[in-house]
Amino acid sequence: MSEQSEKLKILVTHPATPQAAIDLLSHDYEVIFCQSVPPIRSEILEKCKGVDAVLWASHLPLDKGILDAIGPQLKVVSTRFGGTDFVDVEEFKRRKIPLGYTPCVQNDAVANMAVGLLLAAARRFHEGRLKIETNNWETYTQNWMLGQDFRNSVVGFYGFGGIAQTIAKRLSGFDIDSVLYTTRSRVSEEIEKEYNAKKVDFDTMLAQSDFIIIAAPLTKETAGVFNATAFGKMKKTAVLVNIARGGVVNQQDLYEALKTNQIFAAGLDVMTPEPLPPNDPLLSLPNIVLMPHLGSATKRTREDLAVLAAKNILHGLTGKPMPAPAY
Ligand SMILES: O=C(O)C(=O)CO
Repeated sequence: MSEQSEKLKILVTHPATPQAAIDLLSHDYEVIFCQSVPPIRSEILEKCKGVDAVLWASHLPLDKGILDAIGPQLKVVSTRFGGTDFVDVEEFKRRKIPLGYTPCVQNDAVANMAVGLLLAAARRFHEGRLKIETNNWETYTQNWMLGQDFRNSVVGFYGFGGIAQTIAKRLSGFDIDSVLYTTRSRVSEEIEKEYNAKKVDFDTMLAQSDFIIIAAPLTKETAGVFNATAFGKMKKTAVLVNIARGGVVNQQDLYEALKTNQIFAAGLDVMTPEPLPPNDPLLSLPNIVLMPHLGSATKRTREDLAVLAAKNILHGLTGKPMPAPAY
């Protein structure tokens, strides 16, 4: 048998995976790629047969069907994402297949996106541009297009993990008053002290926050919790930002809340579905800022994500504990 055919095979499901990660993987292994952009399940199902490891680089479902197609020789899979909502983690556990993911690496980039969206929505960036485009520039009216103040405001977080804390760190420079957060379990006293943060129930966070940032994973418990009832409990001046997953928000209800000025504005980096169709009603609203899921889209972050995923795979292939196991 030639040396080449003895090498274990790693499938990388996106052709544009950063070279630094491919260099790590190809040192001792044979790396094969899917070529379709966007990635398509049928190509993955075809190419994954018989591979020993997979670097999963899309939000396509990573499920039983894929694991069946790969075969019993599979030793490890790593995604290059912080969220695992598209992965059947229970099936990995059942089959005892090591699964890696890439938390923390994207905290800075996603936090920066959140702050950008918060400012843009609170200070009406999108609406302002529309005013210029439609020749409705009325600065002379003094009270025209007033936005929301950050100074002395209360910022509410739904989820208070690494990304939320990185956002809170940035917002401390905006002279905010305090942070409220809603999570299943309380963070440490040190962290609470660092961000002047207090754990409160969901309704209190909704009612008392001037700005609300969704930074929780999408699970059965979090799906659709930002619905008409929740919007009804928020301040009319409130600004909502979502950098987590679109499914945490009931989008039809959000549309109504923004259309009727029940809340002031929103900024979304994630939505349902993705891609959002260009005729979606949300796009007709002046008081929403929309980004096409670019939270982690900086050169360095994408490279760091791929390198961590590659390290997960290398550890998995040699039977060592992964730097970032998903379970
Ligand atoms: O890492 C993830 O899960 C992302 O969606 C980044 O935006």
